[in-house]
Amino acid sequence: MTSIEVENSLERNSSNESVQVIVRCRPLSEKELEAKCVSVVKIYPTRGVIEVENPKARSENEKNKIFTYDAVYDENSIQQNIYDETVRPLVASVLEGYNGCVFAYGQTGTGKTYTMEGRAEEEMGIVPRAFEQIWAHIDRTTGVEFLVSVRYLEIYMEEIRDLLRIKSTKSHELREINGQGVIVTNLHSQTCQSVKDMLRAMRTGNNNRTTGMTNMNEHSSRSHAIFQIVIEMAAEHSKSIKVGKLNLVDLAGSERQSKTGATGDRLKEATKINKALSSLGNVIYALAEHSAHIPYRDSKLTRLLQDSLGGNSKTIMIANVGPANMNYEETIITLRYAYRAKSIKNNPTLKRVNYWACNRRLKDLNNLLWKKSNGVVTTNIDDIEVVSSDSEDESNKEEKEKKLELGKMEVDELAKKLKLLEKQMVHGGKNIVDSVNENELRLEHQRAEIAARKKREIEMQQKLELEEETCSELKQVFASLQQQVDFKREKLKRLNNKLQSIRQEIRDNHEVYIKDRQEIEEANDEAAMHLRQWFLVIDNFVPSEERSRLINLARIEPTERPLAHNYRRPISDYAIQTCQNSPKYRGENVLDLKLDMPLRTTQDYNAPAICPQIKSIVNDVIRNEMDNNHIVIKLPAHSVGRNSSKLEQEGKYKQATKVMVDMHNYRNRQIPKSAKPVFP
Ligand SMILES: Nc1ncnc2c1ncn2[C@@H]1O[C@H](COP(=O)(O)OP(=O)(O)OP(=O)(O)O)[C@@H](O)[C@H]1O
Repeated sequence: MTSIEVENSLERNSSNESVQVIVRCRPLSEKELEAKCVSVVKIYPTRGVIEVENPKARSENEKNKIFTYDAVYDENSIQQNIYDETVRPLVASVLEGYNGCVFAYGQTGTGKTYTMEGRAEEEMGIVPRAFEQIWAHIDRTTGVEFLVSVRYLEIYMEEIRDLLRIKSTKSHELREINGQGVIVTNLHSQTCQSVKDMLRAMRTGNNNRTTGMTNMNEHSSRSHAIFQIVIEMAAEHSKSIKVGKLNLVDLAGSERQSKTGATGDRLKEATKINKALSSLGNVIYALAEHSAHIPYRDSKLTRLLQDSLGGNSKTIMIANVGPANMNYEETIITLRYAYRAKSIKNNPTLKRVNYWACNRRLKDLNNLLWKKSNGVVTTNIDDIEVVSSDSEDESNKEEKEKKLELGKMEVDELAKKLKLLEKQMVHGGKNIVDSVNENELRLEHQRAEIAARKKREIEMQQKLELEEETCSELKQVFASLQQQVDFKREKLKRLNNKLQSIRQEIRDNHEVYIKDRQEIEEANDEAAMHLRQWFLVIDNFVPSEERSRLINLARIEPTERPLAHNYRRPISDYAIQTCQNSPKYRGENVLDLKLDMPLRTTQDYNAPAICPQIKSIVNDVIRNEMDNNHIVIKLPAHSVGRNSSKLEQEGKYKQATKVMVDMHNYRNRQIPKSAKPVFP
């Protein structure tokens, strides 16, 4: 019953589950205390909240950053609580046949190794506690056979090394196998029968793991380490076995060269570590964003964690942070990664394989061997086929004997393996009657209950906070809405008053308008009457050719002239003045209007007649148009001044005027402002 055989036929039972993210903050280190660093991290364990204060904040907005996770642990948290509250349920799932993964992520020196491996007995980390849980479960489970094996590998400088067979020269490649996910070739699998066996394997691996000293950590892990536990469980009366796989991952820490002071090999390691971690970050990002392409193939680390991130595993990410102000940026980066990982959804799968399928192959081979050794004719079973015939020649016989021999060897080997496996298999329920174990079990149950209750409390607290937030948001919205309503009501009132006054104004205006209209109509009627009178006068006294002009010039005199000595007295200024000098107009209201001569006559339009003298002037002007930006207008002796009267006498006044006008326009248009006309 090897794991390869086991995974040949899978029975799946899956559901969607988010990656669980917890944050752990270690205390200020001695070095940090010496450097007078202060803590900028505040942890609220009951709310699952971590608050980080930006030491370089310029505004209130930048000051505090708050993140919420499934659970948070401060510097006083103890290993036991972290394990019981977060990892214990996951290991319990692995013992039911699920895949599980716990990985520690964070800046160098923040306590990843401390969290995973721990220190002394009471400060044991997650890995040894998981061993204890597994074996405690095996010890009290009756009627089930367990086969527990471990593997331990590290990825150092992008190379996979078997930490349980460090001297092995075999190369380790990554291979994706259908139904098994990504596996590492030639990796030693060590079967364990107790906690001690597992601890031994862990210590062997730890001793072989690459560590180094940096400014940030005396024992800095220079590689990513994966401790894998495979538990195969076969119930007595069940025809299938369950397989649970647990990956416990201690990643190397992200680091800045300026802080670690890494040079030479340390620097090369750091470059590879950071590269792999950034690939991990990209995978987390892509999964969180539900990208179509997840870049698992960018590094060996991400390929090995493929099942744990977005795959068929239950996963816990432990983000380790330091509290010091000098590590503020690194802390925020870790928290952001962790926050993103929260939205990754996995599809944990319960694995069952047909138990009898494992043994049947062995039985078949045994049968085959028996039949062959007894010369019984058989048909095709696996790749060994014997056909009994009288005509077979010697060489054929030899070949078949060889095959038979090989088959025998294979069966022997498998039988040996089976015996070994049977030996390595542990029958559960060894210590079930032990009262100490019973107490332990009870204690474990209680711890699990407390952990579950705490988890529920955090969840409820977070829900409550969320609801409170929404409530206060609603309240705020409501308050602002109320304010808006009040404001608008006021505005409406004001507008209503305004509307009333405007309506009143409109009414008033309408009345005024009607009045005005009536007055205008009356005035209009009166004017029309006067006009008719004037038309009567014009028709009777004004010659028809002057009528239109006179009408324009005529002054309407609506008032009746008073009578004096039977004469009408003049009332216009002109008549009054004129009457004083010329008695013949006295009493008459007649205007002495001089006719204005029109500027043009129709003759001008037809053929503008310009007298020859004027023409020559114009020609002169055009000819002497430009002279160094001056227009020189040379007027001949018979210039306009002298000739205009002459032209006038000749009845050419209008033409002369026109020419002068043209010249004037010409000057206005063409001569620059600075230019001066030069007259001879
Ligand atoms: N919660 C804690 N309580 C007390 N000491 C701690 C805690 N976490 C870490 N430490 C101490 O801090 C030091 C660094 O821890 P650790 O080696 O686990 O860091 P790391 O994250 O694994 O570092 P690297 O990535 O460099 O391997 C160790 O001396 C460890 O004992």
